[in-house]
This record gives sequence, structure tokens and C-alpha cells, in this order.
Amino acid sequence: MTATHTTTSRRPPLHPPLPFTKMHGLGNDFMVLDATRQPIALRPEDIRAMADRHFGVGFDQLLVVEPGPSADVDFGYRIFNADGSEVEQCGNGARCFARFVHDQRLTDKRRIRVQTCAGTIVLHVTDTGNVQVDMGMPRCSPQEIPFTAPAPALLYPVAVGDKTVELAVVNMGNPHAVLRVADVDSAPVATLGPLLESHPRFPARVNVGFMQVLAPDRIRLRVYERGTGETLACGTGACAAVVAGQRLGWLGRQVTVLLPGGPLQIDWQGEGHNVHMQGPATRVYEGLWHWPEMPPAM
Ligand SMILES: N[C@H](CCC[C@H](N)C(=O)O)C(=O)O
Repeated sequence: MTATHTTTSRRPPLHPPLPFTKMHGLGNDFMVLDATRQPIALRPEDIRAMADRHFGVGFDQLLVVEPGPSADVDFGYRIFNADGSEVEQCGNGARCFARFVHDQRLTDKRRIRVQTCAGTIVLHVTDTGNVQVDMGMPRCSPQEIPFTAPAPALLYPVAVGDKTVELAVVNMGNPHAVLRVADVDSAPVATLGPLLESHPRFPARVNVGFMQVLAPDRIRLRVYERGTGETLACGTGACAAVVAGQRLGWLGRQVTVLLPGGPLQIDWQGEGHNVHMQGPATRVYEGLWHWPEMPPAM
């Protein structure tokens, strides 16, 4: 009896390999795609596959560089979390964005205006290689977060799990909840983070910052990020923590934010002013994303 083998060959991938650059801002890591010459259409399931740290490239966020949508901005900037959700802002990503467009010779400007789906931010590439970002105006009223609350307040009691926590809320283009803790090392990031991220009072979900105040000009911060989980650094989270801390009288105008991945300098002159952030942007490697082969035709 001869065995009969029926082999159904896998079909070639639908798309050609996709060049990318792997970067990070204080360990908050990114896959960066250049869509300035041709559009790149990605489905959430494609992004989740790319984000997988075993079967894919692995990243906290995917950054897509696009042509400026109007004459007064230099580039478009789209941001996707590892879960495939598109979001409004990414502070560490903005610094890597500036480094990327310079390295790729897409611009030689030192002052770069970038449009995200939440508005325009301005990036400044310094001589030291650090990048300064004007992160725009913080917004703190509940409806601007969005957050369900009977009235505006500096701190809100929120029932979560079997406890009630006090949190501040800030929108930096994206939504943030900020809790003050005695010690970030023992903060319940892994348990409280996901419960608050998807809490019903945050209809668009939320990034959750755990802040330990060391001095009016120095804090430690850990962030459980919406759509990604805890990251080594969160730029918009650092901005939100300084805004919340200043409004509550705990912090001054220039604050060093010590994140697990390293320090960020945040400067906020108070109500009516934009928040400014300064920090590094690091290129790690260039790569090619090979699309999964198509399963055999049924
Ligand atoms: N997870 C965030 C986006 C990335 C923000 C963070 N990586 C930063 O540096 O600001 C959100 O869903 O709003």
C-alpha cells in the first residue's frame, strides 16, 4: 500500500515585506513605519501580530509617519497601541518621531510641526540629540477626559475592586488618571492598573499613573498604559502627573520625572500654558516585517 501525500502549498503573502525602524524613548518601545511615500493600511489584527513579543517584532506602540495633511504642518503622526487601538498622542513616540524623520532625511528642520488625531504638537531637535516637545495644553474637566463625574474637582473618589481610590484626571490629547502613592515600588500597578484602565467611568478607557512625590521638583512614576499594560516610560503620563501634582499644590513648575526606564524633564507654567517635555530618543535597529503566509486555499 503506497501512502499518498497531498501537499497543499501555503500561498505567498499578500503584501511585500515592510521596512521598519525599532526605536525607544526610555524603554517605551516602538516600531516606526514610513508612510510618507505610499500609504500603509493596517488592520488591528495586523498590528497585534506585529506587536507580539514572540511571534512578531514586539513593541508598546506602532508609529506611522505620514505626509503633512496641510501646508502648515510638516508630517502626520498616527499612533497604535499593541492591542491595535489607534490613539491620540504618544509623548515618547513624538521624540522618536523627530529622530526618525531626521535619520531618514525626510526633513532637515530642527522645529517640526506634527499633526496627530488630537491636534498639532511641535518638536525641537536639540544639539545634544535630546528632543523637546511642546505637548500642548492639558485639559482637566471631566467631559474633556472623558470621565464620568457629577462636577469638576481636583481629586475624585472612585470605587474600584473592593476599595475606593482618590485620583486626578488629565487629558494630554489622551486620557490619564493619576494616583498618589507612598512608594511606586509597592504600588498595586498590576492589579489596580487594569481595573482602572477599563473602569466604566472612563468610557474611552484610560492610562493610569502611580506617582510618588519625592520633592516639589522630583517624582517617581509608573504607568499602566491603556491598550498596552505597564511600560518602562510614558511621556504623556509624565506630563499628566506633573499637571495633576501642580494643581494639587504638591509640585512646582519644573519637575524631573523618574520613570523605570529613566528621567524626563517636564515643565508646566500653570493654567493656560502648554506642557513641555524633554528627553532622549534611541534608534535600535532597522528591520523588514514579513507578512504571514496565507493559509492553504480551502
Ligand atoms: N497608551 C497610550 C498611548 C501611548 C502613550 C505613551 N507611550 C507616551 O509616551 O505618551 C494611550 O492609549 O493613550
